[in-house]
Formats: sequence, C-alpha cells, structure tokens
Amino acid sequence: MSETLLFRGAQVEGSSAADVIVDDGVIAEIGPGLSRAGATVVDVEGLVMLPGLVDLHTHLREPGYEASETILTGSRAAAAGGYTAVFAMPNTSPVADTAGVVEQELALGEAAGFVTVQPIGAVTVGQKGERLAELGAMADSRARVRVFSDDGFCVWDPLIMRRALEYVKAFDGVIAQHAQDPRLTEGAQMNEGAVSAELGLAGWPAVAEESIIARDVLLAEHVGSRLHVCHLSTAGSVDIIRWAKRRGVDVTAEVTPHHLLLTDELVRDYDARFKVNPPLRREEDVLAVREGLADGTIDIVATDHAPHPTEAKACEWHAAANGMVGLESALRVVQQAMVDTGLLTWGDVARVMSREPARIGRLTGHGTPLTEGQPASLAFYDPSPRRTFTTDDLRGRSVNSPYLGRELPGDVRWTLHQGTVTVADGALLDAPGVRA
Ligand SMILES: NC(=O)N[C@@H](CC(=O)O)C(=O)O
Repeated sequence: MSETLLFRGAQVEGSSAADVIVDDGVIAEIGPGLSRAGATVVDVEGLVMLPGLVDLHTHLREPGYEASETILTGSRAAAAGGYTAVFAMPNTSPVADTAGVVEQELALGEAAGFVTVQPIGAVTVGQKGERLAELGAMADSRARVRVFSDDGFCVWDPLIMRRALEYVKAFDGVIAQHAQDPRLTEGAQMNEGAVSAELGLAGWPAVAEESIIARDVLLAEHVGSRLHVCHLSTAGSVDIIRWAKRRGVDVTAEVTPHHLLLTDELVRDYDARFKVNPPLRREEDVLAVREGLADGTIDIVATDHAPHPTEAKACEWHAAANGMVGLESALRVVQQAMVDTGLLTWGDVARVMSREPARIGRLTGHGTPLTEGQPASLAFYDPSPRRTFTTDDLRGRSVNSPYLGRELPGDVRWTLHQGTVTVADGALLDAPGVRA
C-alpha cells in the first residue's frame, strides 16, 4: 500500500520555500500551504531540497573486489550521501567489458534498491588498451550503456581512442577518458612539484594529464563525437577545456570533491588516505578547478569513490593503493568548497551534482526538474550543522576517507529514490523503505 508523504517547508534548491507531496513514486504536488488527507507530514523547514544526486564516477568493486565494496554496500554509501543514481566504473574482475557483466551489475543494483546503478562499459577488452570491447553489445544490453571508460587506465593509443569515439557516436555514447600518460607517470607517487622534490617521491606531472586532454579534445573535434574528461585536477587542464569549449568541441569535464578542497601538502605525513590518482595537486590548482566549476568550464562534480580495504592503506606509501571513498561526504565537501565560499548557489549544486551528470550519462528518471509529475528522487539537506567527519558517517564497506577527523558542514536528512525512502530523518534505512 503506498503511503503519501507531505514534506513541509523545504527550500527548493535553496530558494523559495514550498511543500512537496510525494505519492506513488512521483512529485504529486509542489507549492506553498499544501494539505492532503491521510498523508504523513514531514517537517523539513529550512532544509535544502535537491534532485537526488547523480554520480558519474563511482567504483563499486563488484564483481571481483567485494572485500573493498559491494554493489549493496556502495549503494548504501551513495544513499547516505543524498545520491539516487551512480555510474559504476568497469575496473572490476572480470572487467565490465561485455554485456553479461554490465547486466549482472544492473541486476545487483536493482536487488539492492537504494540507488539506480548504471554500469559504465570498458572501452577496451580487459582495459588493456589494445582492442575495442563489445561497445555495441553493452549499448544494446538491458544495461543500456552509454558511458564507456577504461578508468584507472588511460586509453593511450590515439588510434584506439579515435575508433572508440567513432564507434559510440552511432548511439550517442560518450568516452570518459582517464587522462594519464603512462610513460610520464611511471612509478609516480604524488603530484610533481615542490613537495615531491622535498620528500623525494617520484612525481605525477600535470603535463601527463594535460597532454592527453589536449590530444583528446582535438580527436573528439575531428571525429565529431562526445568526450568526457574524468577527474580534472590541474589549472592547465581547466585552460585546455576552456579553450576546447570556445572552439565548439563537444567536451564535458568533471572534478572530484577532493580536488576542490585538498592539496599535496597533506602527503607530508605519508598518510596513504591522501594517496589518489590523479594525485592531490597545489593550492593554485585547487583554486583553478573551483573557478572552472563556478564558470561552467567544468560541468559536474563526480566523486571517484574508490574504496580500499584497511590493509591496502595501512602500509608504507609506495605500497599503498590509490583512492579515497567519497559518496557519503561529497555534498558536504562541495558546500564547504563551493557554496560557503559564494562560488555556487544551491541551484548550481543541483545542476552540477544531479542534472548535468544525468544528462551526460543519458540517464532518464534522474536529475529531472523539481516539478509535478517528475520522479520523486530527492535529497533534503541541512546546511547548518558543522561536525567532525568520522567513521560513523561512512556506510560503505571501506573507511579510506581523507576527511576523517576534519570538520565538515551539513547533514543529509532525507533521501528518496523514485519515491522509496532510503534515508529517513538522518538515518540510513536497513532496507529501502516505503515507496511513497
Ligand atoms: N582514483 C583512484 O585513485 N583509484 C581508482 C582507479 C584510478 O583511477 O587509479 C580505483 O579504482 O581505486
């Protein structure tokens, strides 16, 4: 039996206050002073109502690396962070390079029920960069794959990259490039700069990202196909994307929450929670990617949620895995870096963390405008509290968060996934709740 929910007094995308009635999975009514007999009234006075967040870059690790995360545990982490859809990267085992694996992931996401799990297909077989994977079969599968990436690895061969761009053009797909020249980053441990020189760690030079992006935007222009650039991390990369967009190249770009807030100074303690690919950069790069997100050069925020078991991080720096979890903390970090600094409004946050990721990924039913008749995938967020981020805030299987012990603003109070309550009054439900 469906229950009707009446959320009273939310700030719609941070602007005008309104009541919202959710019924049968959709926004039934939105406006001031609503009432509905029999509805359960929920007081959300002063909370920001956002469209359910959409993450275009999540590592859920299943199949194959379930010790780090599963589709169920990753879905829980996503819902806790206000997400209603995540795109799962293919660096699993087996790699998601066939229709079979992407359909398995889709089914596991549906069974979990916390968020929509949209698989990303690998560009090349086994992500080895040598032969195109079954892009068309994955596109035609029940998973309806439109985003293809070899994330973790760069599609380095320019002819393979050209062929991938040509192939996906036919069905409005997009190649999401992990821009890392492998030769310029052999053995790299952290950002190449003053800190790496001081610590004597092999550097990951900005040009290793920028040179790939420069090549790829020209290839995308040549082919006339969509290109998406993953985890932009340097000032130079922002300049290249800005230049490409002015040329009319159909390119989009993402930035992670950690590259909006953290720098390579944090590497000084050799705490491997701060080891990530691409690496944390300089303060100048942080300011440049913030400006890029604020002026629209960078289109979206994507978490690059990369869970690892404790033993993969509680070791000496060179042996540690790259990556940070980020789903539970993303909205709070974006508030700190972008909203509280006046660089984004809450309406902008809805655009860069929900509408645009859904559009780029061609995902229907998410990132829709908050209007009557739209699916009730919603997040209600309280921007006012400030408290220390701890493992109590984590809902996935791994705890490799760079924010542990750091004060962050905000709190996700309610999340609804297509009308189903997943977070109620600040608490993640053990299983998805009532479909209102
Ligand atoms: N972003 C990361 O630091 N790690 C990613 C893969 C990768 O991009 O290296 C992972 O899957 O762990």
